[in-house]
Amino acid sequence: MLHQLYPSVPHHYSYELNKDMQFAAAHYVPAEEAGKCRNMHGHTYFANITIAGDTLDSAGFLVNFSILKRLIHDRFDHSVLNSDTVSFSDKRPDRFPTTEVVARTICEIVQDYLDRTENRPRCLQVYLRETPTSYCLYRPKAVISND
Ligand SMILES: Nc1nc2c(c(=O)[nH]1)N=C([C@H](O)[C@H](O)COP(=O)(O)OP(=O)(O)OP(=O)(O)O)CN2
Ligand SMILES: [Zn+2]
Repeated sequence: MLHQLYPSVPHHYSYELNKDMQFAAAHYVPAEEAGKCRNMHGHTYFANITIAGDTLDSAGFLVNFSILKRLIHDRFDHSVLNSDTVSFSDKRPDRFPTTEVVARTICEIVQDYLDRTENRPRCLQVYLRETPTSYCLYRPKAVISND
């Protein structure tokens, strides 16, 4: 069972859910500054995805936990991140598969799905641990609504 502590995100939504998952993936960071990380190597990534909203769907879910696993774990587990050219690129630093970019990409994939649901909850935070000593938190900018 996965139990990790991670910072919580302040918000005013009534419901918040969190999904933990792990995936094994290989990557390299194609930048001079990355040193040894320019070489292909692998991690068992740990991700925590935080989703919040005020409205549940017709199943009584904010979002089905199993869909989150399918969107992220099933896509990236046992993959080479650099080979996923839909999400990553070796040419643009903002799309190198660093911890920061992978965390943001997870958030974008999840939000893209949530935007097409009836209750449209929001992905507020992705916590992504790459090694026992390194992790990143990604929080998208709040969307200002006129509703
Ligand atoms: N800001 C970032 N810095 C680094 C990233 C990154 O994604 N964002 N990535 C790497 C490497 O890919 C590496 O996987 C992780 O590096 P690091 O934490 O330095 O790993 P170590 O095991 O060597 O660290 P210890 O301090 O010895 O535990 C590098 N930097
Ligand atoms: Zn790495």
